[in-house]
Amino acid sequence: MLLPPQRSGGGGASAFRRCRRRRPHSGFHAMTPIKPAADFHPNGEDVVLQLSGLKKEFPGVKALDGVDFELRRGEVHALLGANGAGKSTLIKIVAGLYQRDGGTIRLEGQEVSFGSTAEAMQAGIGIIYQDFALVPDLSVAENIFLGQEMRNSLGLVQRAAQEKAAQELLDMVGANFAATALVSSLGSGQRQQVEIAKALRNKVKVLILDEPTASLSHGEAERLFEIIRQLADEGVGIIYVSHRLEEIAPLVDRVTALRDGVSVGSYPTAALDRQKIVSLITGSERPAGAARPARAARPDLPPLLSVQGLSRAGEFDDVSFALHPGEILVLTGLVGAGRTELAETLFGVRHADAGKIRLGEKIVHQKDTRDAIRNGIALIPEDRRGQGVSLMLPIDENVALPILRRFRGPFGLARRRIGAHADQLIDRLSIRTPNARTLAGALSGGNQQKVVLAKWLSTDAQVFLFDEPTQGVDVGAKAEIYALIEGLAAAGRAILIVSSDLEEVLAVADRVLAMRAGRIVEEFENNALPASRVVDAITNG
Ligand SMILES: Nc1ncnc2c1ncn2[C@@H]1O[C@H](COP(=O)(O)OP(=O)(O)OP(=O)(O)O)[C@@H](O)[C@H]1O
Repeated sequence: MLLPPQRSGGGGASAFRRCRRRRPHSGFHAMTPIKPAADFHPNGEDVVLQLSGLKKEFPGVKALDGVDFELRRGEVHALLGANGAGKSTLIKIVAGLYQRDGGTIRLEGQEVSFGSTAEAMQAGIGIIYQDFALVPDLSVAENIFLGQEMRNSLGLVQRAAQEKAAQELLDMVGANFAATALVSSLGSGQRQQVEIAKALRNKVKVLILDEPTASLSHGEAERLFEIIRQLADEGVGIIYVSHRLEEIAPLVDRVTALRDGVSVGSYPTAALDRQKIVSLITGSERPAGAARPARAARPDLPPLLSVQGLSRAGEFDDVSFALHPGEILVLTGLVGAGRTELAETLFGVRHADAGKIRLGEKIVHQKDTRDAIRNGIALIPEDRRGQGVSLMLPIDENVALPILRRFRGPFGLARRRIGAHADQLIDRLSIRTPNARTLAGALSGGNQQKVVLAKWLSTDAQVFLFDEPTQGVDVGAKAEIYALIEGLAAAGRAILIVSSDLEEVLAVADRVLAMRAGRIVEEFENNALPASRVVDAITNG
């Protein structure tokens, strides 16, 4: 049992648990027609959270335009939608971070209005964002009780009691680290467990997870799913936001899709197949990673990029490979395998201790990223907010940054041409924005990511390094991004993609390098490569 007895109490929850149907699906239910969840009639017992006519407007954007949404006790409910559909806005309103402009929120039948995240938390709403809100230099226990410290009558923090209580919470989520550990010493999966433990500290009725597997390894994601299922069995209602459609069938009971700030319906997962889910999200039956075009790889031509014996202490060791014109090479592996570090070394962010990097025939020693850009390399980074996009600049300036020279004229920068260039990219990548002058910081996460892609696509780079290019991107945009990458390959560019998304690896790679603990452990040609072989290569010692 995950929740302490007093937390799971209440006739409603246990009564529900007795009659709860366990999710039977282990794969997508093919060919089942879409139909709304007609078997469900809210009686107030089952429904833990009910949103009616929820509205929220930002300057120039109706982020939510009258959304109805209902979460039952003990269900895992996926909230799906294209980038910019309004998912984050909805969950931020429920969590008290944003105030709604209209509509009502009922928690266990009572109308509520949260003036702050603290109020929402007190009422039993837990939320776990993608970017964890933990203080690295504090211990796990201090983080769990941050702002709600246990104090004695003199007002002093009771460290020992806090650590004991924190340890109990950690045990509930099956954590394998101590409450006294510093958060800075933990990996992504462990930090997420701290966040969940923190949510459990209060009597959580609704737990919201925003793209929780984005930075988790395969094993960590499996462990998270177990925790989610156990919490649901305890009666907690779970709202699960994800762009990873393969997670839906094994985990989720019901699905609600948002499109342009309105709900397009709620359905039991068993009534949906993948195609239907895609059509709910995008409005058309457009599969992700459409049929691969004719292969563009030219292994007969000399490589554009080759590395030999590249090593950097503690990160990667003796890495060698060659990348040919028109080739899409995917570097896959678990989080921590050294892939991002390797890509950053190729881009001059870090420096190798040993080994050689060749661009064409020439051995290069890149002092910094400016050197790399001059040498014709582009890196589309994993950490977009930190490295990829300037949130305080508008879209048009962001996408013009790497090629500003092209827009310099006798009278300074040609603003109109910068705008036209941005409009073209906004159109090509379907970036959802009021216009090209909108600040990148006002876009949804997925749309910010498209801005980063747009920025680098217009450069003259010959070698493109993509680090998790479709993380946080919706299924429709994924297909567009794959088409763009394939277009670059068809134009003779060489592409190296770092990806943990197995579906993506199999959809786009010509060749796959599996990396484990800093070393390339296997190389595959991707013609009908079974997924299980890749998983074996990256996980087995
Ligand atoms: N703080 C803000 N200021 C201005 N506009 C915003 C703000 N937050 C969101 N928006 C806009 O509201 C709309 C909905 O955004 P939201 O972040 O809710 O989408 P989302 O479905 O979570 O997308 P993603 O999958 O890309 O994260 C978008 O058009 C976005 O640009």
